[in-house]
Amino acid sequence: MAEMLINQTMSTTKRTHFQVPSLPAFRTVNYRRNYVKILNSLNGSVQNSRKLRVAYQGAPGAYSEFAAKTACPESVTIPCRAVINVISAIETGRADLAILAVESTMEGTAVRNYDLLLQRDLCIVQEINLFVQYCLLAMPGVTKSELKRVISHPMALAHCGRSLAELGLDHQAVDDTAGAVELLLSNRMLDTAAIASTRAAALYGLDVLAHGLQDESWNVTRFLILSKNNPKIAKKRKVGVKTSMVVAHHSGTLDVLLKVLSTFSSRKISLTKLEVNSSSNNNGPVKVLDAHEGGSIKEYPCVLHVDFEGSVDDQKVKDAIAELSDLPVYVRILGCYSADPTIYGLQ
Ligand SMILES: O=C(O)C(=O)Cc1ccccc1
Repeated sequence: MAEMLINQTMSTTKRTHFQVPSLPAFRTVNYRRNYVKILNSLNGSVQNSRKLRVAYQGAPGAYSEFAAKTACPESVTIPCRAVINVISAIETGRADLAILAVESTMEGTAVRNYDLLLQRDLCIVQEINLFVQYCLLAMPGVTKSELKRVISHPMALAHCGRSLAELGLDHQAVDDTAGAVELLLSNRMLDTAAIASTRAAALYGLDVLAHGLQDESWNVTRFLILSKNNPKIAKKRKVGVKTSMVVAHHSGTLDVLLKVLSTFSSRKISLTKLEVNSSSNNNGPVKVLDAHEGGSIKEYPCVLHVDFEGSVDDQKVKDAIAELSDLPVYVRILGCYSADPTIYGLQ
């Protein structure tokens, strides 16, 4: 099914007329089931409103909003200006869930978003992968030759570096792709284009001047859906479950790395992500909230991000975590959730 969805999306790349993608029911069946589970598990906090509120970064029409709507098909989405506002929406109870883009095939991990996840008492309840294609949008009637600059989310600009160089346009980062479109419209900017989706173009009534702007045709972004509570949704399932954890330590990264590999491989637990995040990468110690010690923030020179197949309720996973805990490391489980093998397309 995943392959079919991708092929469908890839084969439409060169077409000049696009349909705004809706959310076909068959793609959201599993999400609907998960949505109900999340809803039930958060029952206390959801109370009267039976729809979950999902905070995302960006204006309506942002890729994150599409990801939120796909993963939580009956939810109400709450636009937030910056990622920090997304986090505070969930912490203050203005939202039940938050969605964050955490990595892309073209750029790797969005370290700052991951760092925020480590610093807060939040739990991953779902992942969703979105096949992202970018378009060049401009005010109605504007032609490419009239353009001087392009504005968009920093990740979108990074993903389209070669196309932008070919177009010979300056570029400027703004908060999000749909926000860029809003900016064009509200200021009637006739010399500026935005990089965003066809969905944003349709929503705001802009022209699409080019499709498939990303430098690589294979461009998938992974989003995580976060909750303030730990809803124990996926733990009991035996298949299709993934766990994310962080292993923070003060020294001996290589030893910790080897230990993680041997601990998991000896139990035939497949890793889906293994990444070192060290102070030398981001100019400072990595801050991790220590849930054991009254929620204090501790600083570590290095953390390992480890995602693996399986649930924290599996005996072999419990054994692996116990074995790792013998090391002088701090292990925190970030979430145990349904893995998403499907890649959803959005142009
Ligand atoms: O700016 C947006 O639309 C977002 O949702 C953030 C983003 C940007 C580029 C790819 C995926 C998500």
